[in-house]
Amino acid sequence: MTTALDTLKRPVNRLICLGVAFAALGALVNLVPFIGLTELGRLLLAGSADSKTLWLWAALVVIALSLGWMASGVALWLTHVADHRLQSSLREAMVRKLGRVPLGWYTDTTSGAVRKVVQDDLEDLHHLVAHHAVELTAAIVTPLAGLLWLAMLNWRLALLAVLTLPIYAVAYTLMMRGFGAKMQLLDKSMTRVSAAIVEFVHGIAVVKAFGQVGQAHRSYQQAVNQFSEQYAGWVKPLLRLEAFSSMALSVPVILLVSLGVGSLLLAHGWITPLELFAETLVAVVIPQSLLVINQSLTAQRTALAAADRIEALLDVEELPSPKACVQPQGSDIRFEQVQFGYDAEHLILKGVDLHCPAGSVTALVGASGAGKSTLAKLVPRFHDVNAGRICVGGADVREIDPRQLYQHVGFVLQDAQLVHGTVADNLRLGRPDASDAEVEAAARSAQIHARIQALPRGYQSVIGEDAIFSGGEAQRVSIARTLLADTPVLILDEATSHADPESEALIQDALSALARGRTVLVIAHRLPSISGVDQIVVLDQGRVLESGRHEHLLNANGAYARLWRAGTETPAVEMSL
Ligand SMILES: Nc1ncnc2c1ncn2[C@@H]1O[C@H](COP(=O)(O)OP(=O)(O)OP(=O)(O)O)[C@@H](O)[C@H]1O
Repeated sequence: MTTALDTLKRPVNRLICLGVAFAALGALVNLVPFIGLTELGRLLLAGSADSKTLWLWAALVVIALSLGWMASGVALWLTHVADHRLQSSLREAMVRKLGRVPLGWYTDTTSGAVRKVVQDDLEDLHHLVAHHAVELTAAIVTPLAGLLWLAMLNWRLALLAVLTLPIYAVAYTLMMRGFGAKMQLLDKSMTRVSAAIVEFVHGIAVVKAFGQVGQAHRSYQQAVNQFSEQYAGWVKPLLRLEAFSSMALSVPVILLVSLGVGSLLLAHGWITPLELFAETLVAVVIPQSLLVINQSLTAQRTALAAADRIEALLDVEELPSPKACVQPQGSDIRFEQVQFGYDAEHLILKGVDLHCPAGSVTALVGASGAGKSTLAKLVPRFHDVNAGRICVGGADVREIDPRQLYQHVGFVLQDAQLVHGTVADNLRLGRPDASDAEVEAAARSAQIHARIQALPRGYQSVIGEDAIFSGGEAQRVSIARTLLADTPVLILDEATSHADPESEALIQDALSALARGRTVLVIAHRLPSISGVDQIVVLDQGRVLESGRHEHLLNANGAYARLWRAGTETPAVEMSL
């Protein structure tokens, strides 16, 4: 069966195979010093060899050692080149993919998963590609070739070299019994501990305010105690076995067995002292090899899971690109019988018809969950409609080149996203060639210039380092960025619900500057702020219930009038869009 890993590794398989060949060669050459030392011993014991022959064998041992190291070095170099190529092609493929998936694919969960793939999974893959094959090959070839050599000298030697292995094998099998189920149990307990920590830290303010620190702390304590008990219950008997199996593979025990049992064989005349010397050389290599094999197989399991996640990311469906691109002519937005659902069974929008004339401001209002954000986000293709179509400047958004669509349609969402970099870089995202004066003018209009100037390095301050913005300030930076990008169509998710009154007033001023002269579709959460707009559209369960100007809708005494009466009970700051 072809695994995700096989598919990913295919382009660099030849390099890895070459690396494995060098690793096998290095492992075989590494055996030559054993043979050389044994031969030297034989010559010295016989006392017949001339010094030239002795020096030749000694030189062979040194040369073989050097060649062995070189071959292992070349093997690792080849697999590191393979890994480097694979990583860079995977990173490129990921960046390409991330640029082509629909914007709506990005959520907190997917962002976390992407971070894991890019940071951790690629690193796990590095071990597998750059080290696993080479180290595993050496760990298998060296002892096997050694045992073969011993068997050729005297079959009893090969048996003597692996005499302690059955003890290790039995202890290891006992240790691994029920390993999967026990790990699952421990994982669950660990998850409970993590959840208790998160719960405790998350709600610390409330917990403290209500004087319940002891209570919250107790649930964490219980989770930790349960984990400790389970862990101790599993590990205690395991430790005895672990000690037993490690002992069977420890060099002193191997030497003791080799020399003890070897002496008996010597006494019976079944082996010679020199053969016993050769056996000891090979026997002490075996534990290290087994350790490497064990570690390598564990790393392989981790890497296989990482490869699955990498492949899953590379398989995410992309936003279909248009075959022949259409240019938008103008900046009106038209929704025609738009239907959309996040999954096939549940339609969120059930046939929306709506026209936002060029240069006008349309506000979407309605109960929470009515589909306002969903409808607005379909314009910049966060998702594509299931049926119907959305046109900007007369062109179906699916037929506009995505780059041109983003030059035409800007958006400011509630959750202002600032990227790592300077404040100026953040402002220039939509227009990299904007001059300093233009950047500053946009920041002034968005009511954020003074705040940026107060930062230690002004516009050159770095987000998250010396530029820490509050939610409202980040929102104004994002408005300035959109102002600078100067798109004729704007989607605004009114984000003033969590801001304090002063910040809210500043955001409203910034939004008013942004809206001037553009076609704006604003998702309004607070009705008083949009009473002056050109068109108000009431959405209800994915359908347009009514639309018109504020006074007209109030007079109609329908859904909007009810929302207005309910909403105006809380004071608000007027927004003059
Ligand atoms: N990414 C998503 N995946 C699945 N369902 C979603 C997603 N985003 C929104 N929904 C669902 O779609 C429906 C409409 O949500 P939407 O956010 O468009 O409503 P809204 O009118 O903007 O609400 P609010 O005023 O609370 O923001 C809701 O039932 C919501 O749970």
